[in-house]
Amino acid sequence: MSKNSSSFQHGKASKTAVVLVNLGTPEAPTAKALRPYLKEFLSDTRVVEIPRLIWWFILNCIILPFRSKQSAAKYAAIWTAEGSPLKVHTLKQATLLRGYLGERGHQVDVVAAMRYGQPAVSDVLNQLQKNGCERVLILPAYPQYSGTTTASIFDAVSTHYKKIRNIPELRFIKHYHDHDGYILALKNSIFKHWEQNKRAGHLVMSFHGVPKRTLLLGDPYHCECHKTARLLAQSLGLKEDEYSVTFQSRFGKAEWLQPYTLPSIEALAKSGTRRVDVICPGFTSDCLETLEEINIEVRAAFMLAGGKEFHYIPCLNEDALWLRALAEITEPHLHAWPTSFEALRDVQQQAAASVVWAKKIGATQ
Ligand SMILES: C=CC1=C(C)c2cc3[nH]c(cc4nc(cc5[nH]c(cc1n2)c(C)c5CCC(=O)O)C(CCC(=O)O)=C4C)c(C)c3C=C
Ligand SMILES: [Fe+2]
Ligand SMILES: [Fe+2]
Repeated sequence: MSKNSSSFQHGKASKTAVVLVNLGTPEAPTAKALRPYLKEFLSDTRVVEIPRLIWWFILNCIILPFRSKQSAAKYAAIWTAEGSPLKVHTLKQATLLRGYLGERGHQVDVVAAMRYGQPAVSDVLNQLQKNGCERVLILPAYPQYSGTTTASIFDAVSTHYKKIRNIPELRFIKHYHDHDGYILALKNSIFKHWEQNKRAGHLVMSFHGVPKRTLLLGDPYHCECHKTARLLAQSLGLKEDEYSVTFQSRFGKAEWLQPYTLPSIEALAKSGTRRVDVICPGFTSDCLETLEEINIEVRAAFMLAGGKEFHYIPCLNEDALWLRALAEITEPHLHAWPTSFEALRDVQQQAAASVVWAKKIGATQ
């Protein structure tokens, strides 16, 4: 534990912050930048559960040298002037969420952090502490809970606070896969797409995959993806044969959740489906997995298999209904914390009183 980690000061009014944590992304679309990012990501025991010694060898001798180059080329295809789409969207969402919570009467700081890469969870939490933040609400950017993602954020947060003497009050949002506002924002984005492009024959809802073993060991991710899909299909009035739920981004040789997105979409084309619309409801920001894997690779496979029209429906990103939903998701977790104007005035008055009292009892800080 750090010997002098306390940021406590008499007379400093304590603050509340929401930390929107997303997966993370490399600093540049180059093999050099991919290597440390992939190393950090793929060394996480929540992500890869293979025994450490064997995995150390596979990761360092096979995966990092080859995948860093391959993935860099894919990132280069989606990189923007502002940077990696995932980071750009997540940072904007944090800024906007602060405004949406402000409109609902909450004076809270909202910052973005990344589980892997920058801005690192630990750096962000340190900075909040320096700013006098005494209450922290962690909001993972994943609607569906998975041990591989959500729990890994929890690990990063608890590892950080292991070194800290004076820890803040902490809260953690587990999931919001069935939240009405989230489903409504998805429904609205599909309706908008259909308004502009007419309605499609078949809607594919593609979620990031995880190893099938995690489902058998009790990870609720698979069920949460299916619940999101069912609620979304109900809200759109879709019949069972008008949509599919698939899983993408398989990594390695083991079986992952099925059906896989690419072969499913190829099969649709081969069986005569002329047009597919694809949405990725588990991704709240566009990223490599949506812009490259779906909108470039899967699109090409569909067309090659005889499909005629491939429509990718973007992630929620900075959509207004989505940000309203995020504020609604966050708000109940702020309950009983002093975030309103009146409550903050009380906190400031108490802080001022504590200075007077500290002088009386001879406290130094
Ligand atoms: C190795 C196993 C992986 C598991 C398990 C996994 C789960 C998982 N991932 C996301 C969301 C994202 N993953 C992204 C990229 C990405 N994912 C893996 C591997 C696993 N993911 C790798 C190696 C990569 C890096 C790129 C590559 O080399 O393929 C991204 C995109 C990041 C970006 O910068 O744009 C997201 C988002 C979820 C939701 C999930 C489990 C539910
Ligand atoms: Fe992933
Ligand atoms: Fe299930």
